[in-house]
Amino acid sequence: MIRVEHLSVSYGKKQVLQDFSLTIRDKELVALIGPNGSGKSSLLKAVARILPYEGKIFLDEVEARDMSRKDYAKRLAVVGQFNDMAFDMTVMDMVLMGRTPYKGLLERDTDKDRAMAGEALAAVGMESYAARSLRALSGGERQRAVLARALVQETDHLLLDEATNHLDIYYQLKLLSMVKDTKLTVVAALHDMNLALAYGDRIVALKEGKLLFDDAPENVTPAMIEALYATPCTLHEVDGRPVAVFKKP
Ligand SMILES: Nc1ncnc2c1ncn2[C@@H]1O[C@H](COP(=O)(O)OP(=O)(O)OP(=O)(O)O)[C@@H](O)[C@H]1O
Repeated sequence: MIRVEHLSVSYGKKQVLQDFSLTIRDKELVALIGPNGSGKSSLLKAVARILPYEGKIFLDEVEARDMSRKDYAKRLAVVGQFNDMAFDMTVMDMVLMGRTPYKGLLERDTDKDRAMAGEALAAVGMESYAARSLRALSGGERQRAVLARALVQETDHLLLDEATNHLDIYYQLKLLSMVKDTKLTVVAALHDMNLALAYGDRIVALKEGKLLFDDAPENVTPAMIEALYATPCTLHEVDGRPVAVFKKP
């Protein structure tokens, strides 16, 4: 469970998230949506403890600030939007970095770590890429490798910050289906309204740093979507679930 209480995030004097509260229940996948600049990444970065924040963040009943960084990394993994690496390494070595929270200083990777990394790479369809240089991957391949790193971190919470952005349709669906099957507690920032409607147990909409709505996909109406994106849309039931069709400007 992730609970965010009265969270505010600022860059200098500019407040981009204001007094935001939200509870994500165990094993729930929350689709976080909102226009560009609405604060989705800032919220996820605060929960990941990458950005300073005011307010409180709890994992289960423990406040984030009361957990060491290492213990936090055993509980919560992040797949970010930009995955440029400061220096080059092989795909296997990058995935193995997901085991870091479980290791002491200078402790080496074990056969078990390597087997886990191999399994995670297989799960994202990248088993044959283990020895490849990260710099030689496409954006989508790198994104999948980063997901494999998050999987070997063996956390019970996962944050996805537009993690499907570089992926083709096959892997967008595969990644979200796989994440859903893991039964982790997930917050996924998504730009694709239809992926949000298809995979979210709940849709949480941010606008200008504030909550606009928080509802089950079946309760989301065209008026709610239009209020969020200032773009008229219609909703249609396809295969028993809602699908949004946007009107061209
Ligand atoms: N490092 C930064 N310094 C100053 N302002 C920032 C910084 N990062 C983000 N912002 C501002 O904070 C606001 C929220 O940005 P954020 O990245 O959280 O939005 P987002 O909803 O994730 O957007 P997008 O959909 O475009 O990725 C925006 O107005 C943005 O310009």
